Amino acid sequence: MASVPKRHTYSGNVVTDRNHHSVQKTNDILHPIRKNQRKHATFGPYIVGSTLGEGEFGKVKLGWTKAFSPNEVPKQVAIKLIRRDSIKKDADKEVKIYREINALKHLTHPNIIYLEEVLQNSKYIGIVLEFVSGGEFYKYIQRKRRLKESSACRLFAQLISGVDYMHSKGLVHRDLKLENLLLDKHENLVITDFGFVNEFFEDNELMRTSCGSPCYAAPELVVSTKAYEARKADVWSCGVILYAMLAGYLPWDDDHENPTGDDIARLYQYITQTPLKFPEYITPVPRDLLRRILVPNPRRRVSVRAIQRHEWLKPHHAFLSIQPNYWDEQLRKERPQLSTRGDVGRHTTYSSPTSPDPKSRDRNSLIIESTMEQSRVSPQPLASRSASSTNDSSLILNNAKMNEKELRVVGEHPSDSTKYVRDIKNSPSPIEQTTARHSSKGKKHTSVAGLVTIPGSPTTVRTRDILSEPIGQVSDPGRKAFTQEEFHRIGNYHVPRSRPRPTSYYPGLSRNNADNSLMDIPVNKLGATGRSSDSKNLDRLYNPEGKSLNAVHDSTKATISNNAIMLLSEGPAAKTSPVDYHHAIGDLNAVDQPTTEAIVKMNEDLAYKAAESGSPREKIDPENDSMISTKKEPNASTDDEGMETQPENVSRSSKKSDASLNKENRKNYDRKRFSFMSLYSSLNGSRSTVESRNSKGNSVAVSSRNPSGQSNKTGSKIAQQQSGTISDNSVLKVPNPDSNANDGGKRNETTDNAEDRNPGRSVRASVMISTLREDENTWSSEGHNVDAQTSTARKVLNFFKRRSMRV
Ligand SMILES: Nc1ncnc2c1ncn2[C@@H]1O[C@H](COP(=O)(O)OP(=O)(O)OP(=O)(O)O)[C@@H](O)[C@H]1O
Repeated sequence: MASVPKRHTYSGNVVTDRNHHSVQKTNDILHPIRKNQRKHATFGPYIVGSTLGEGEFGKVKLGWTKAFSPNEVPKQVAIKLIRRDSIKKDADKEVKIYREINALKHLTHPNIIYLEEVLQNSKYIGIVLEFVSGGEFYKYIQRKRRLKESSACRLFAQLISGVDYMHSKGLVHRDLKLENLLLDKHENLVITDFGFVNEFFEDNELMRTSCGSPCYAAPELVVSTKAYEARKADVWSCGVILYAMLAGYLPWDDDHENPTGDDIARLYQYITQTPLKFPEYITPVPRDLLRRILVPNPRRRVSVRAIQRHEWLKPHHAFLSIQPNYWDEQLRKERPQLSTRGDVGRHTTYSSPTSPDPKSRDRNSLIIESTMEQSRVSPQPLASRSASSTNDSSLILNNAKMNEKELRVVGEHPSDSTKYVRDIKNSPSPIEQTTARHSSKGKKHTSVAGLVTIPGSPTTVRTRDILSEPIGQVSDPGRKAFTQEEFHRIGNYHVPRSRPRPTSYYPGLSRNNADNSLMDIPVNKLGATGRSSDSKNLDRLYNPEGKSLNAVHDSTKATISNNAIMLLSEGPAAKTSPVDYHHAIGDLNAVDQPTTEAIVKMNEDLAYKAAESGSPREKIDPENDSMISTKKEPNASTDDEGMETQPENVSRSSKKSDASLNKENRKNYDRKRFSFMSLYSSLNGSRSTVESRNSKGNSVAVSSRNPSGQSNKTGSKIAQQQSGTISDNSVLKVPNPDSNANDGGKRNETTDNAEDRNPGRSVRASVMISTLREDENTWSSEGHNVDAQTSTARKVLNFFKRRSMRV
């Protein structure tokens, strides 16, 4: 019997069979190759996709490598695109960018964002980072309202491990906050945004530049003009983060006189005078840790090492006991070009050949010293350089007039290419040994899930690029080398990640369809072999001497070629009709919109209180961090006299106040500068009662603010005290955080009482966060325009996610 031919029906542009299964899009039938004709923007070797986020420097885009064979899995990256012309106008921005790049180059830790490489073309500098797919940490807390203790403990241990590692490298982050933490797909913490990173030196680790976001900045940064102990400032920020994890809101956000925290001096007065309060659901042991961290007096604040030994982190002691050297070992495996220079630490690798005097190192020594103006000349051609001259930065200048098209990377090295190919088979690391047994389907995985369990610890460590290629196919010498001559790798290294991290994403599954025109790029199946490294390419990019930092920097400035963002010229998507260039680059060109610039200017404006201090440095005694227990900290004695201060300066750019910005804009911005606080107050301003749940799950009616605006008795009392003293923001009596007014013991006593007096406050704040859950359109307030308020809250939140003000 003749089979009945399948009937196909047409509905819309989709052809379905009789079971209504989609068979093929009609567009594909009518235009079979159109799918491949999509225009895709590329940046160097990466196809550029949707926008992952936006920061001070511009957009961060999802990118992935082009597949060279059907079995290849594109590697995903996050590309921070910075317009070069925006850097020229803003020296501070430039400094931040180079700080970030230079710091990240030397940090390899599972909880610190991994720098893949840095590329530039004539228009953009692209900082290529590993793609972290789990989203932003603050959103994660919002979704959960607050974290369970065990979860907070694990994530805090990871944060501390990362911070300890960077401190061991002589680097301080100085801008640790929820917004600068991401989660990977296994919900491991990843520290990002190293724009404020700086070096400290053992012999003198004091710093002067105040930075960070107000809510997370240690009091000594704000209320003292003295130099501060940099690592202790990071510790404070970690404490605020831990508090937010456990409580679901930030500490000290209940000053009704300053509900949005607009008045930074007042905010810090409040912080230094008001005992730390806890919601009832935070148990005694983490409270004890928080009390040791959130101590305004930096001398009495615990150190990172002491935190690691705290009882609360006991379950993760094994993980925390891993020494930074261990992570360096990983670094040496993954970035052999650095290890050949010996210590991966800062001093040898960051110091510039142009400043041989070690005493000349300054706070900006992370920035590669160079004669920037000098270097703004045409770039050197690769072809003209011999191997021996690789490190001679002067050649860059000498060869400046050569053909730009011949430009390649700076700092390449002709030898040692094989060092880039990490032979897992021959040199398994402990982690790899631990996880090698998880191999499957002929491929050697160090861990199926990309996680490694630390023996004796519930902590799992995320692995980096550990998914290995099939043995025997580690590299593919026949593969076409990276030939995008127009792109220049900034930095004397290139770390091709031959083993892409197993990930849940591939382009066809992007969540961000709306912003991604590249969704239909043909890609290979997940689980297939990763892209092999190109040993020639590696060879070309390698500079083991590491002496060309100057040259690198010069090249950063100098290698300005004329090419713009390129369109995909190879691979399946190349079989296209002529591409619409503007369509392809449109999204990238939108990086610096006027709105963004206006906000940046407002940001600068807001630093109006800044004043550079010239007071002498204070010698701070080494702390005693040996004692860690859950006992209460004894009351501290006064270490310093109280002093009259202005907020320490904040940045020189504060003088760049733009008169063209109207007051209204500034006011709006002021109002919104604290992500949580502003949100909290904006919500509180419009609702009176919120139905919520307390920690036991009972539904409770929570008063957000009473009519007089007082959130609790303690806050009210202090506010009354303060109200008489604060008349002028510029000259304000702020208690020295070094004084004992707020020290541990006293704080402890008032803390719980205060909390008891106002048990609903913490719940209320946590409610605030919970109402922002993205998937919830409503919150149970009474008689309000719920949609409008939620959307305002979300807007504010998004705004602050992007633009947390820095002092
Ligand atoms: N490696 C990454 N993986 C995934 N998403 C990322 C990554 N890096 C950044 N993002 C996203 O892009 C956003 C902006 O990134 P980031 O904060 O690093 O930019 P920035 O310009 O340094 O911002 P900031 O204003 O904080 O200095 C982040 O909030 C995050 O959502």
